[in-house]
Amino acid sequence: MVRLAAVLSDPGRGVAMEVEVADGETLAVLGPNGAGKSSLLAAIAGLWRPAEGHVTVGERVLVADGVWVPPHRRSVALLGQEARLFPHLTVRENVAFGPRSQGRSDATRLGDQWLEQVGGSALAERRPRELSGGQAQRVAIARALAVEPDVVLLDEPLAALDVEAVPELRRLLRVILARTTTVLVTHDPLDALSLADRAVVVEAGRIVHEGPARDVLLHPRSAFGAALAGVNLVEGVATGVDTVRANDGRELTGIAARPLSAGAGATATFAPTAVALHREQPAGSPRNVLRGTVGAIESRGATCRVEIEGWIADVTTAAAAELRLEPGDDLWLSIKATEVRLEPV
Ligand SMILES: Nc1ncnc2c1ncn2[C@@H]1O[C@H](COP(=O)(O)OP(=O)(O)OP(=O)(O)O)[C@@H](O)[C@H]1O
Repeated sequence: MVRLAAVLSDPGRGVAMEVEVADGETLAVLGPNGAGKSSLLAAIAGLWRPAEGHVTVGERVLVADGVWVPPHRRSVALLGQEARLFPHLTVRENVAFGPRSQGRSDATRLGDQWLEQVGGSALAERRPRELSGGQAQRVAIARALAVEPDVVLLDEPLAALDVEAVPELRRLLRVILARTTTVLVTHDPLDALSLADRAVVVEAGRIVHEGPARDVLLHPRSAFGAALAGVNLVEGVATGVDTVRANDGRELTGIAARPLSAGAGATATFAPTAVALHREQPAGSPRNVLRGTVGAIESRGATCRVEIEGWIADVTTAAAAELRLEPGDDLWLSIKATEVRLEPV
């Protein structure tokens, strides 16, 4: 069982947090710049020693009073925004490098297997400078996993890629990390929703919210959480190049980075502010016009968060008053197609 536990406290950096990741689980770490996300990863990877704390992976104690296991002996892989492949080695040599350093005689075979898993076999003889950003990151994933680490740390792994490359790599990470104990730092709520089981929000060095990724993102508890997380996620099946039918039957048209294939799994995301509510069927032609029943209404000062059959809408308090919104009301919703982001799963 590879359970990760990290407790760290460092007054100098203003960081004090405690995280636990169960065997095979992925924990997303969200938070504003300077909150302490990278410090957490650095402490686990062995790149920074907090003033106080401990880190354990399964039965192994990596950091404790008088204990400090160096990074290369931790069985912890860290993958960042940049692939950082060895420029003078071929792709195949890059991926086999780790297992070879571990003294494994089957390093090349193992490396080739990982390269195949990430869909990179055709790149084996290339040098890193001959790869696109997405290809390089694929190879970096294979290289990180070829050493069969107990824990994988991902620091914004998709942030530096072209938007077209992101959905495929996200899907690859989801498959490949399904049973690996993983900590994922990300600014993208869709990464957290699609890759993580649980999420923590870090602000000013402290964990301010923790729970199942969906709950943390859909019910934020802080201004940062709300700004970051205000997202509706609809899972379903593509019914055309730019339409998704949700599992509950509602259909949404949006913008897809690449055309969707009908019948394949797809997600739609949109901000709660993209939803407008109406008593009468709206005129004009916003592409997404649906009916829905109002659930909870939460007042947040100038705005109200309205739950409508599993989706959330943020409307101004003035608009809510004008509509005389009450739980149980049947309303029209309109969502501009340009504000709905579609991705293949
Ligand atoms: N090498 C360092 N030496 C001293 N202080 C540091 C160092 N790196 C970060 N800090 C400080 O530690 C705190 C947490 O920073 P950290 O880099 O962990 O945040 P972060 O959440 O990863 O931010 P970002 O999203 O900008 O990467 C900040 O106050 C930062 O200034």
